[in-house]
Amino acid sequence: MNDLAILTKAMIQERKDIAMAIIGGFIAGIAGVCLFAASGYMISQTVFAPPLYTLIVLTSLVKILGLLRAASRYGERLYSHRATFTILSRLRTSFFAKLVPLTPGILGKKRSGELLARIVGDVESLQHYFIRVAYPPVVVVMVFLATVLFTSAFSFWMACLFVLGMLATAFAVPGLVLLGQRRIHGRVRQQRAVFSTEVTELLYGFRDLKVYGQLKKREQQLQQTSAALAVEQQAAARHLLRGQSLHTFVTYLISWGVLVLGAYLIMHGSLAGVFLAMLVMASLTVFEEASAMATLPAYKQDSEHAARRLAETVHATDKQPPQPSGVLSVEQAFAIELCGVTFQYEDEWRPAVKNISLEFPPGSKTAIVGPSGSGKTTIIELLLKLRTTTEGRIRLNGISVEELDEASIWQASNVVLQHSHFFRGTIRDNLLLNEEQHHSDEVLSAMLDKVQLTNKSLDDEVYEKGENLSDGEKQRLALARAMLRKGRLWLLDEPTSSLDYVTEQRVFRHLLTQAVDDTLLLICHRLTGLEKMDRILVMDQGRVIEAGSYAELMEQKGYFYEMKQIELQMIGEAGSY
Ligand SMILES: Nc1ncnc2c1ncn2[C@@H]1O[C@H](COP(=O)(O)OP(=O)(O)OP(=O)(O)O)[C@@H](O)[C@H]1O
Repeated sequence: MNDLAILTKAMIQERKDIAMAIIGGFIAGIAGVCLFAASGYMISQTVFAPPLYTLIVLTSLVKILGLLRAASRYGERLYSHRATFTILSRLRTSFFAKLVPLTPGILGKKRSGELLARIVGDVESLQHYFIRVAYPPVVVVMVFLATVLFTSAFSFWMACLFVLGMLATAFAVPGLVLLGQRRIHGRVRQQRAVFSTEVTELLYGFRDLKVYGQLKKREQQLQQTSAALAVEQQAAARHLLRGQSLHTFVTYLISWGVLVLGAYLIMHGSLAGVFLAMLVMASLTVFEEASAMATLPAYKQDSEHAARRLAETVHATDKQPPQPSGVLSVEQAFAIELCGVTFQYEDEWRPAVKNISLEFPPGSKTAIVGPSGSGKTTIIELLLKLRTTTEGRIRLNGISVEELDEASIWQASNVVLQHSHFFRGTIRDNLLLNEEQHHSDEVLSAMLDKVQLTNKSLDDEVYEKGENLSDGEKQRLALARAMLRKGRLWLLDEPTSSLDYVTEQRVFRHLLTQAVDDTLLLICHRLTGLEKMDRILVMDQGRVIEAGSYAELMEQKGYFYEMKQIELQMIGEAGSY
């Protein structure tokens, strides 16, 4: 699909404003040419001492044309800018709509700074496409043709010279500028993306860089990138200026040509002398109108480059199948079934999850344990349809996840991921992320009590990314957020790993009471309290190597038993200090 298609579509939707802008631009252009031509004619006429009424008519005409030019230019600007900002807002919405379903995949591949540069910078630079690329040539050509028609009434050769001038200023000069532009070829944009990436990484990693003494080095690197960006920007600006200068030079050359040709035609008696100043003034004005064409190639290429990068970012959406319409009901607890599920991350040499077949009956409580990197989180992501199985099938309540609308799965689940995000605002704002469910302050406060967040009130401030919360507080807030939902599937990825044992047990008591009839999957590293689970799965290197109740696994004396012994030993050692 053409990268600019999305832009063209947005422009078609704004066709009324675009038509008004073109009409406004045309009237302003023509009024400008007539204004200066009339001034030229008036000056020439005064030499012949015309009757007073002729001068009055001409002066009034000049004044009216001046007013008309100003009013229509205002109209043109008004409509063109209105169209531009509406197009821009449509583009943003459409880009975000395409981006959101792809977010898990894109965030894994693109650095967040670069993504930010694309979302902000590239969408922003598309605003130039309409205002500087798409419609000015239409206005310029219309004004030129009208002027050529007008000039042809006085002299055929003069009209030919105007056509030649039009070809030179509207096509030849922009073409030359475009040739040079190709060399610059979006280097500014690329350099800006690098700069944006480095700034984001510096901000995100500020603390670690400081602790590891790398801050200075990173700052120097950032300064170098900034300098490189400035160099590219200067080169682009120089190129643009060269284009404008060349355009102005050609414009004056043509006006001199009009003067010389006019003088020649007057000498041969084929043009009345009184019209010469008028034609020269008309040529100066009409070519000034065409000055927008000088910068057109730069903006055109810039917009195309931005559109290509945006299309590339959301490219996968074109291949995405339509969202299935299957919906999960929250009336009953979920039955989960995994049949020969294998999942391999793109560009990874081995699968994260290998040929897993499991069944989780409705209302069951399952813990998944195992060494780091064994594939536990990947299972949760597959259940949430954040990732698609490479092989095998997952069914929720007997329906394959492929047939389910992913939003319905998310709605029916109470999820706590390893790293929850917190937004700048209050504790209340962060609890009420789900707009569909309303909770009174009493309910919210009671929930804070349940998750043992008694030191926080609903109005307490939360900084960006929850910077002012401890890890344990973040986990409890995330749990409270999940517990306020009405889903029947609980997917909890190490939700209490930063809590002390006593707080953890209290929180779990409330959690298990609330989830008593629901299906629950808990990923954890600590093995204490797992006696309450119906089943424990032990994973290693993407496979389930042991499964059974706590008592069964302890009896088996396998991997889980060994893990438990090590944990007991560590608790014992910690207790003896
Ligand atoms: N986005 C990703 N891209 C590529 N590989 C990934 C990605 N996320 C995880 N992996 C790999 O997949 C494997 C399983 O990861 P997963 O996060 O499921 O493990 P885990 O058992 O949950 O680990 P932990 O207990 O440390 O959270 C690991 O080898 C990991 O390196």
